Amino acid sequence: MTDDSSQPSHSPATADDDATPDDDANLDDDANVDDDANVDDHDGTPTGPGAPGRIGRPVFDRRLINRSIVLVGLMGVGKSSVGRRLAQRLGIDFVDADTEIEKAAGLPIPEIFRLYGEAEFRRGERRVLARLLDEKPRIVATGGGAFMDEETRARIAADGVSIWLRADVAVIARRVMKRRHTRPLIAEGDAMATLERLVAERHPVYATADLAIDSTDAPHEVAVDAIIALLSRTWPALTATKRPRPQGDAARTTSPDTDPAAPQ
Ligand SMILES: Nc1ncnc2c1ncn2[C@@H]1O[C@H](COP(=O)(O)OP(=O)(O)OP(=O)(O)O)[C@@H](O)[C@H]1O
Ligand SMILES: O=C(O)C1=C[C@@H](O)[C@@H](O)[C@H](O)C1
Ligand SMILES: [Mg+2]
Repeated sequence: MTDDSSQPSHSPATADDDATPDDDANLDDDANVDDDANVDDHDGTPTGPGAPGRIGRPVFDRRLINRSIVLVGLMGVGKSSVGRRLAQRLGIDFVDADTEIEKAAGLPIPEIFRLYGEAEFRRGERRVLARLLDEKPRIVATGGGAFMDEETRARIAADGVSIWLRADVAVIARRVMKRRHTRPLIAEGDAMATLERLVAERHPVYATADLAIDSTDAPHEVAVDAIIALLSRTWPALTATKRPRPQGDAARTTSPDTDPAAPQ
């Protein structure tokens, strides 16, 4: 994995903002609200060849993007919110796998978990990711657990470029506690303990992504800049080799994913 960001410290934090009122409901995009129109450092400057870069801002030629850029990492690291801004900066499409799963199931994620269980959610997630990777190159925000699935990882390796957004558990906790009810894995019980367990289980797997950047308390555009700079340095080498595609659910390109909970 190419990684020229500094390592964050994974210091534990107390979940004392569990009761934090959701005082920024109109500002953040945790619920997939597209607030880009209100982001003033976010003017959609083209990044194609010859396009003037804003001073100090990295650029990347979007015509090089022949495979999807797939954002992975724990819940709350910014896959959706940073991903949407990255797509706008590059002038390419964005898709959120969690949203696509909800559309396919006709249910919000907590309801899918409640009615069908996590295992069925994961089956649907695998099929939806396979479809999204098949469709066209773009920015893909995955759900936090998607990259933990071996077939999905192989499929992303074959057809995409993966980027781990890596955040300190304390940063994640501050971000996700406000809407923990939308994230079934931490909706009940000791959310901080769960997050720390997920860090321990998942970070070694996220670390196998092609690239990584740190997602800090800095504005979203800082993460976008870091990704664009990293892509511009690494893209030719990353995409030079064609990787094999997996067999199984994640390799299926024609099956409908209309119901993540449908029996196979
Ligand atoms: N770099 C950042 N700077 C400031 N706020 C951020 C940053 N990244 C994410 N956030 C905020 O944290 C919250 C969670 O981010 P987001 O929903 O993008 O995470 P996610 O990785 O998509 O999580 P999930 O896996 O649950 O879908 C949002 O309110 C978002 O605006
Ligand atoms: O970390 C996870 O496993 C999850 C993260 C979310 O994006 C959703 O995909 C769902 O809540 C599961
Ligand atoms: Mg998301």
